[in-house]
Amino acid sequence: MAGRSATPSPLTSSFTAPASLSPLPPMEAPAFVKFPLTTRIRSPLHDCASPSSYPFLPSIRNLSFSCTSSLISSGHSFSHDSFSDRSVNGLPVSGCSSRSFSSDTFSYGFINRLAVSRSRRVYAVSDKSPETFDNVVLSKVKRPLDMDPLSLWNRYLDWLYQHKDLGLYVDVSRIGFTDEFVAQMEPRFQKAFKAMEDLEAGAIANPDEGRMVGHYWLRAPHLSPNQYLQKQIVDSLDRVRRFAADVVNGKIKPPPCPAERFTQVLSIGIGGSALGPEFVAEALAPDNPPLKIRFIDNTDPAGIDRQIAQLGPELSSTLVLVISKSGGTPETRNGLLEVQKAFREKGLDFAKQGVAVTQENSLLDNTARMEGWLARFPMFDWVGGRTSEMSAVGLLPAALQGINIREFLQGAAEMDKATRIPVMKENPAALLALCWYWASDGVGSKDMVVLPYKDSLLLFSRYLQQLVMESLGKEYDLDGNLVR
Ligand SMILES: O=P(O)(O)OC[C@H]1O[C@](O)(CO)[C@@H](O)[C@@H]1O
Repeated sequence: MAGRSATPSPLTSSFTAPASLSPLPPMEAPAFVKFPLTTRIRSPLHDCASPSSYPFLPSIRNLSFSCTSSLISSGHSFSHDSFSDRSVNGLPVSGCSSRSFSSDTFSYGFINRLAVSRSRRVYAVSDKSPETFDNVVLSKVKRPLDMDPLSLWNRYLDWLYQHKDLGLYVDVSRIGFTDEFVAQMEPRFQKAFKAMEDLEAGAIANPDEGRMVGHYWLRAPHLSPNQYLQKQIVDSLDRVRRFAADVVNGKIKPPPCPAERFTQVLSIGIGGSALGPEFVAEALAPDNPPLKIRFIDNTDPAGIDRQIAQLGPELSSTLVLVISKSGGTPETRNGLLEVQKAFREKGLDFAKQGVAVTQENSLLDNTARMEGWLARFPMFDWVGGRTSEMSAVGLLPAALQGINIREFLQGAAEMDKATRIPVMKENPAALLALCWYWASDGVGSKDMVVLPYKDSLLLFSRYLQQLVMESLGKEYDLDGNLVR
């Protein structure tokens, strides 16, 4: 150590720490120190282990590099040993795992970031302006995937996920995450698994609104945290089944009309109150459903008129579902008003054909009750709109189209079981999260593209987009920190 620190490093000579770096922010935090791209270093391991290189870093516990593969050129190779027993400013340096560097070769290269890890959070400090990042993965050296056929085959065998009952295969072998990255992510996944367990046990997951999040109880009511919720779910499901069966069998009829039974469903709702039912109709409805479904999911007057015009005389045998969790969404209300107007113009009584799916006592619920609509079904406050597909929101339209909702719920429950397994390799959701995190550097640096090659899954991408967008597109994290 002493010998090395005595040698002036190229890094020290070309980089002067800005005043803003001294001292580091007073928090348990790793730091990224961005070096100018022109900073040339001979040996990153050598240099980082030299306290004289980093006089501005007062106390370092772990230290690791983050550099892009394009910055690495081949030449020397560095082993774990030559690095792990170093210390900086008297503190051990251990943030770089052996495989990150032992298999890589470094020679002359340009390194633009040095990550100094002191805890989960990462502070990026540049010589220009200090920035802060959360969840940036440390010591992630992105190198090209080894394309040797045998290595690829072994990686495929090693990582292939299959669930025969669900007919699900997940092949992540072409995503280039490294073993170090997986190891690094493991504690985070364990934390996430635990958080999910708490969530499913009824923890308040939405501190802003003091709400539980329990859409998985819809397909496994026995898991709901109390008997009251369990009964709510079972009763609602029962009512959906009976109502749909009565409509399909003609026991519940439209007001006198030529068809003598309901032939069409018109669903009015947007976002989470539309995309699930639309996706499921496209993916699972039989070729000739007992009732055909169409959607008004936008406030575009031309689109609304088109749906009404296409119904033509069948408006008299159309069951209108108005779906809105809040019961006050303007787009949905606009659609409703237009449809009610069309009913009036044809001398039809909307109330006899209208069904509301909404939270109890919402504006929509009260309107439907006061006007005596045909039926009302509940939306629970602990089910988010975007995940409401297995509530009356999705089940009612599905059942009206002749989709077997019992099997539908069973399939979802089975998938829930698979995604509860607290082992990354055995959990398809965790595997996909791992890949996504790796590919987008943990900060969404890339866009996700979903290519459904099956026609019936066309709307999967839209559904998923809303799910991701409304789940992750938050301004603050759960600790109230601004999310960048
Ligand atoms: O079901 P509601 O309350 O009418 O809201 C419709 C949709 O609007 C949003 O609030 C925003 O798009 C979604 O979250 C929700 O699913």
